[in-house]
Amino acid sequence: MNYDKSKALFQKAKQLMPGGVNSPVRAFRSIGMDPPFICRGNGARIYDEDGHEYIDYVCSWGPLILGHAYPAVVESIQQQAALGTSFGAVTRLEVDMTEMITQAVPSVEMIRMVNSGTEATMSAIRLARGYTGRDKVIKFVGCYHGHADALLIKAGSGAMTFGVPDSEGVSPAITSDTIVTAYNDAEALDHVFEQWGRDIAAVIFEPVAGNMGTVPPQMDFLREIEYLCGKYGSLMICDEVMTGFRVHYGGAQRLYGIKPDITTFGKIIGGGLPVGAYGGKKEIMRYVAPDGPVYQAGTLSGNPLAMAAGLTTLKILRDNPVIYQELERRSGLLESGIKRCVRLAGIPICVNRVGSMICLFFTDIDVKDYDTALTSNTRRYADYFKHMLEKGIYLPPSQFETFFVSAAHSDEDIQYTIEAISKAFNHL
Ligand SMILES: Cc1ncc(COP(=O)(O)O)c(CN[C@@H](CN)CCC(=O)O)c1O
Repeated sequence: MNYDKSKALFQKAKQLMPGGVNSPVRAFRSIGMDPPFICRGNGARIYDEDGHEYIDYVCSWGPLILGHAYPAVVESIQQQAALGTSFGAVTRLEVDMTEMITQAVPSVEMIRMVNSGTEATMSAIRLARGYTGRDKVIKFVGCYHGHADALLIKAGSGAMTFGVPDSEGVSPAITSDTIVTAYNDAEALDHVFEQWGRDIAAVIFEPVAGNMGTVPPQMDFLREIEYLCGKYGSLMICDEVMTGFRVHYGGAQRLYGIKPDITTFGKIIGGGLPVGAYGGKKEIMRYVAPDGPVYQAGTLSGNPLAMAAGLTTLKILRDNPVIYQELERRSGLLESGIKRCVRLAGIPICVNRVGSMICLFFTDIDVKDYDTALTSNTRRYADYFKHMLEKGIYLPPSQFETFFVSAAHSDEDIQYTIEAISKAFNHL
């Protein structure tokens, strides 16, 4: 396939932006090829500068649950833009948006809009520390909550350990307050609380892990988080940036019957525009300025364009529950088709799915946490990715990401994808 225009653009981009990208995963480093430059999307499809068409399973990393350039969403952005793009003042749109989210997610009684998932989780941690007067936070290995210093931490050596920076530039002072332990390991979490319980401000977790590939939660693990937070007076921060309005209109917390103290949102609630939010019990949220002493602000927070796009998206999801039924049916079709191809090809692959969040791990081990995810053969994933791209299927350019089915993916798209997977497996 000819990528001349993308290659020329990438040469120029690499002189202008670190790695030629504005987010590392877009550089396709783990795939070992230059990325195609995308210029247009429509429904389940995206198109690159060299004229190639792809069925898109990245969906902008989750926001586009309705598909690209959904007419009603585009129209709402156009209408709002004609009225003004940003005022830095209170607007009706923010009232409507926060009302929609609080009605959809009962644990969220009050909410603050911000501009990204990172801002949402960073602010939620600051709020938990301000509310509890404690400093330590627990996160889980393999969970990603954006790039705020306190959360850009991976496990150090040993099962229960203070994290080590996931990046240069994160000071040791920050890492000393972040404790990292294994996802889906209730016993390990118990030990952390036994030692640090009264110092723990919060536990932040992905209710379905989507950033080490897709890893469903084990119920005993979720229950243990809830129990220990209650017992020690720590706050349960459910990071629904990816799962919010994705796996259920009420989020993963509705699917698994948990009631967090704080929930973070992003992606879908902005309908493809920059957005984030954090919310929870009024008693806690009233600690946020200007009501309370925990400061947080943002020039474009609650931006009218993002509110308009997000509101239209959420209204469509709220008023058409059949969308989730269809997402489940088609995602199930894709999962069973993939498993059929795996059996026929005799390739060791673990397929994990929650709703329209799916991942193929090239390993013969059941992937239930970061360590088991790491057994995946990333070279094989890269080969698979390239074969699929050649067949017009655009997947996440990393083994450790989730791919998404949107409401725009038709049964024919799913069938074509399964056939492409079958052919790709024959070349591995
Ligand atoms: C559960 C969860 N919490 C927080 C974030 C950070 O959100 P943003 O700051 O990228 O809007 C994310 C961001 N997800 C990644 C996808 N793996 C964004 C893609 C990227 O970094 O380019 C998330 O999945």
